[in-house]
Amino acid sequence: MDEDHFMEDEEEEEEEFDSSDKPSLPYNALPRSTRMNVQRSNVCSRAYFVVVMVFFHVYIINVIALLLYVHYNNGPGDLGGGDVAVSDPGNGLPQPAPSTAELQVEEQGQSFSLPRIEGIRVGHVQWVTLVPGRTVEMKTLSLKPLLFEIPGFLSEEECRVVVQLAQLKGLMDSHTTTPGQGQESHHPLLSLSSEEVFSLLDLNQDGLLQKHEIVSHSRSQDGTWLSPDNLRQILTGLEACSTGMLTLGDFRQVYDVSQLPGQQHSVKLHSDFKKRSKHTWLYQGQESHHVLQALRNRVISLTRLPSALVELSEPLQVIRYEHGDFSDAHYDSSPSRSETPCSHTRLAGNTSALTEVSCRYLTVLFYLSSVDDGGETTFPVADNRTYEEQALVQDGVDLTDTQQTCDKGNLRMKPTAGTALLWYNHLSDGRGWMGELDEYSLHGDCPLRRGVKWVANSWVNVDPDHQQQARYQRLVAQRQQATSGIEDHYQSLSHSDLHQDL
Ligand SMILES: O=C(O)CCC(=O)C(=O)O
Ligand SMILES: [Fe+2]
Repeated sequence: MDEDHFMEDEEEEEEEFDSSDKPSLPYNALPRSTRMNVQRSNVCSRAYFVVVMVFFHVYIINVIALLLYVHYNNGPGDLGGGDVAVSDPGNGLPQPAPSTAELQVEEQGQSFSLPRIEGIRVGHVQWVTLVPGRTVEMKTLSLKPLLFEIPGFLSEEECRVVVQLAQLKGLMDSHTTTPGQGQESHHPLLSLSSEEVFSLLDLNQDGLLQKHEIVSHSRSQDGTWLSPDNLRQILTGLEACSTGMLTLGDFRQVYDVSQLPGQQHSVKLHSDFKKRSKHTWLYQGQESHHVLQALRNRVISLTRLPSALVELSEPLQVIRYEHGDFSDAHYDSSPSRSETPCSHTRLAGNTSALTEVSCRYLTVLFYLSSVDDGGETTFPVADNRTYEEQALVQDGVDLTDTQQTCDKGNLRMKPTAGTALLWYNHLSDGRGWMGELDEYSLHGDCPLRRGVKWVANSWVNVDPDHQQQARYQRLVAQRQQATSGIEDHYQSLSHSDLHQDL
């Protein structure tokens, strides 16, 4: 396993100027005094000065460009420093949580910014006070993705309570896609012919496919019916038809193309994704167990995000792994695409959208039990110099297949009860909001070899479209005023699909 972490090297070129230029006339042809004049005028000539100044300016511009690059890749909080959650050892306590006034301004959509913790460098340790009188260490594990380890985030007692609450609630099989084990596939239609799919979509059986038929049949919570890429391909084909309808022949052309490998984003990651575990969801709102509320408040303190964002995010997902359980490498969030709305804000936007995706700015993973053998969380490409999806599968070695290649990942974390990992699934957009999916945030879970592993995912949902996020928060606030309790809003607005099992 390559555990090396490396920073980007900046190559600097030294410019050398040859000050020993010779006059073009033969040396011996000139009297001594003339020779001296020629040499001095070469060194101090206007042209020489201009060249030096040009190189000097280019150098300065390079330095400024480098600083801007670093600034925008780490988010605007990095240079300003005022928004970061933590302080270096000896620098005192972290900044207080954002005030209510700041949050209201954000909710009105006038000022949006997402604080981002600075990583500084791999191994860098910062201190963070999560509750008064309890300061814990936060260590940078990688810069790509921006990943931190916080030992002692939960006490032993808190781990026990969360596990017991999950058991009390009851756990269900996680959505898995192991072909041949009778489990649901992410592409249940792959075994159907294009004629069969056409017929299924053709609601009125008139032999023609209209847009509303594709849309109404294909909408799904998790994209398992038709993948977003399939849909895009089919709709693009439809739009290219002057009649606005697809015959079976037209459909065959677009559908068959959409099934080809390479036509789908991350085809490997989608089609072969495997996972085995059990999970449940624990609501963390006002009426919930005080430990769950405390953990949510701690996530607010740790991330420095506006509390409204964290409070309107998904419930806590608790997962139990038994012997042999695992999860292939995956992303917790989705690529930011304007045509695919986020699940958490869907009611505040265009509900005729085809599919919806999870938009999770960051993940805070709690280890609720320690594990001796297996069960590590792996980040196979953490701090790689480059990310190339094709390179994940090379020479028969598939880095996303954690059952086979867990030991080949760049970074593996052994579960220790009470430790939390925090990583950003998205980059900054350079303007203080959430940007593109960070491809280096790919991670998985190695097969468990001994004991039982318990973890919990605390995901913070953010819409890459900050106006959509603002609309959603305004809508929640309005409903909150109109009804008596916040629980109703959660049930009606926020992750109702996830709450159904609560
Ligand atoms: O259990 C782990 O170590 C990772 C879990 C995970 O990545 C997930 O549930 O999304
Ligand atoms: Fe994950």
